[in-house]
Amino acid sequence: MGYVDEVFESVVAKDPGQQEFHQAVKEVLDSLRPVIEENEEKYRRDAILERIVEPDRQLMFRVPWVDDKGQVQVNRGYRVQFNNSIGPYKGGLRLHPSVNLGIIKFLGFEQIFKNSLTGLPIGGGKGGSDFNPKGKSDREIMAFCQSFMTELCKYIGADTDVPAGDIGTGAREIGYMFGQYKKVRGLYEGVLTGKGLSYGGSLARTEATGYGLLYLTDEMLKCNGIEIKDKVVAVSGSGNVAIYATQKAQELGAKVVTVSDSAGWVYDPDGIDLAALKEIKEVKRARLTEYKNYRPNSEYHEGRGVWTVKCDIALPCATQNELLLEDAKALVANGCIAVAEGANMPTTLDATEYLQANKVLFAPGKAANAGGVATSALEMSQNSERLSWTFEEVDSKLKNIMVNIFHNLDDAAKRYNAEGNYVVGANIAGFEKVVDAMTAQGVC
Ligand SMILES: NC(=O)C1=CN([C@@H]2O[C@H](COP(=O)(O)OP(=O)(O)OC[C@H]3O[C@@H](n4cnc5c(N)ncnc54)[C@H](O)[C@@H]3O)[C@@H](O)[C@H]2O)C=CC1
Ligand SMILES: O=C(O)CCC(=O)C(=O)O
Repeated sequence: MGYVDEVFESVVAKDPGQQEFHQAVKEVLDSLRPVIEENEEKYRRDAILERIVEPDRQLMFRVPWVDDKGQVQVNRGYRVQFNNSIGPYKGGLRLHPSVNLGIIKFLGFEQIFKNSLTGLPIGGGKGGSDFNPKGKSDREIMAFCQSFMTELCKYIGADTDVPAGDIGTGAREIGYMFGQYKKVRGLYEGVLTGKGLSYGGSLARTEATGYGLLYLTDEMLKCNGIEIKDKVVAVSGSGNVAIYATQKAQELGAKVVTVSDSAGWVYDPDGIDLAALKEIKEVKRARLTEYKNYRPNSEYHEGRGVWTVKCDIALPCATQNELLLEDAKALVANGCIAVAEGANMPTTLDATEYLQANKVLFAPGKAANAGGVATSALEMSQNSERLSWTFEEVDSKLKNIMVNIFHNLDDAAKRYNAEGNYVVGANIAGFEKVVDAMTAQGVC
């Protein structure tokens, strides 16, 4: 058995219940085979793969808080500090009832390579809780966030580990967590990103993941001789990433015809009304069933189904494993030319293979959605120099970063005879920098 297979088997044997983590590790290790084969003796001696799949540390803690009825509730909090070879741990906090250690580990593992691809000095980490923010009052959200941070604040800091938002964690939650960090640690520092503009946040961080997704998609299409203008786009999700992906796609002249949430999905043949979407999701925090009140011509469907709509470009922006093999088949049958992942690992391994085998351009999340964390790193820079850059300054840096990411992964794929395979390119390009830093820093 080769080195890659040995390490993968040991990952599965050690933590048999962590399917999402296995999936993320498998995709990366399979892509790295040509690099590993070239350096096998050295990597084996230095146990590079064994070290890269094992987090530096995994924190799990109790989060007690009092609900509006006076009842004490208990959730579980997580922070996985995966790898800090190239910079302080960096990655979001997910608040969703599905959260468990395997999910946080898959997200933290992906983050190592994504953060490396940005070209900025940030290591990989991720955290969160099985707390469900849906239907909670503002006071309950604050109580949870304060309790969560009372424990987490012992392990993070502007130069050690800098969390941020993810599913269920937006500006409101980051604000409550920042306030608690400041109160308990007595430090006013850039310990979180995605902060409000009045207390150290960066302009364009809210838009960054969605905008970055479109900057990378546009570059990928251009390099393949395709214009994005007038293309029909299917988007899934209706949260932060989906909203700003829709906005930038529209600005680039494409027509977005779908959005979704965990209950159902909307098809709007005239193109999604962005103002209506923002009001429903950002202001009212309501369900997409409301969209029809704004756009009588649209359709609302319960359950899943976004990928059955005829489109040129598919942008999965909701959650992991939301684009399955049957969806990939429907997309190909409908003439889809490109899939770019706004979410983390939204496409299953068999669906990815099917899309690639059918010549659909495929941009993996660790490259395509890296604009969010890249802009978080720009927020860290602004915090360090105690300055704020303009929207245009941040947005233009973001665009450059996304264009560079695309060319780096395109070049890496070509170097290893996998031209056009952007999954292989992203994993190799992300890995190369991390392994170089790990090697230089010795066994640690
Ligand atoms: N916010 C950010 O800066 C970044 C987010 N991501 C990823 O993008 C994805 C979306 O994150 P955000 O937009 O920030 O979160 P959000 O909380 O703003 O929105 C999440 C969206 O996904 C939908 N969703 C969640 N679970 C679902 C499920 N089981 N089935 C169907 N729909 C579901 C929700 O209804 C919502 O529309 C996640 O995979 C996240 O990890 C990746 C990079 C950065
Ligand atoms: O901005 C950040 O640090 C977090 C981004 C994130 O969680 C992600 O890239 O998935």
